[in-house]
Amino acid sequence: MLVLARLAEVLTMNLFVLILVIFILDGRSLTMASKERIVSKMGEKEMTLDTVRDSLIRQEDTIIFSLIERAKFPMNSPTYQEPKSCVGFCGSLIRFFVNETESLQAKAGRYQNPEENAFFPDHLPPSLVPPYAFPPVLHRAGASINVNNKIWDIYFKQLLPLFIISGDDGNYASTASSDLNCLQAISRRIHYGKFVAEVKYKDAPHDYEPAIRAKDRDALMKLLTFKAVEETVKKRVEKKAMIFGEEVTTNTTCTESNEGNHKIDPPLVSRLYDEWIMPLTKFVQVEYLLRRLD
Ligand SMILES: O=C(O)C(=O)C[C@]1(C(=O)O)C=C[C@@H](O)C=C1
Repeated sequence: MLVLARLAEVLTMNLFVLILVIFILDGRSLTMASKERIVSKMGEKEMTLDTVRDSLIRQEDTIIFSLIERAKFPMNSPTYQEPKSCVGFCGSLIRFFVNETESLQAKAGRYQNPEENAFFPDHLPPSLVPPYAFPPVLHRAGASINVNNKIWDIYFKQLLPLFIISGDDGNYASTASSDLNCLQAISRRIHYGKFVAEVKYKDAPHDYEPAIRAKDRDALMKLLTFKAVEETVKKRVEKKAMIFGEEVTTNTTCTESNEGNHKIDPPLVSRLYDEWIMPLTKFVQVEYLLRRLD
């Protein structure tokens, strides 16, 4: 009798453990299944020319606000000068600032996102955060295109002197910090050309393939250019610069507010898009397409 009771107890216990194991495994597979569903859902939420254009429109706000922030400071040229000797770090303050910030941001996982490209990508530390499964949109061969050298040169040699007044107020670290915000916003926008190109290629591979095989840059440039869209972009960014850079007071209406007194010159923002941002975005698109069949 005692033996039977003991046997029943052991069987009940085993049954309980079995049910528990099934429950845990089932739970885990459910969690994994729902995770996979989310990831594949994101993958399914396919990019279209409209969605990538929406992103470019939203990025305009970031670029314009960052330029307005930089325009708060005068040129502050010591930020950019190469010191005669190393002072705790070697090279200009701006290089030191960008290098160090990128290192920290790399550890925090910034460059795991295929939309982000570092200005000093060599010797960046690995990410310390768990990886996130970004949907694999880009073709592998073109994903690593990085034109930040060009962006760096244009930003410091051509753009800054156009929209920043001369002078020195000693705010060198804040100046470097707002430069980095501008650079990152502009870089993200220009490299977004990879996504634009991918969508355009997927929409019409037969249009692009002959030009890709012939390595015909001019033909590719023609195929991906929409002049009417570019005109709209120029008009819109000028209007945004006007609105975002307006001095807001409580005792004037919008229409009678400080017209002509903007934190950044609106036609200049349009010119910036016309002469540098859109041409470089198109350059990235051509470079990406040239690698699309690799
Ligand atoms: O909207 C597009 O089709 C893009 O490729 C983007 C973009 C731009 O940089 O804003 C570039 C090329 C086109 O001519 C129009 C606009």
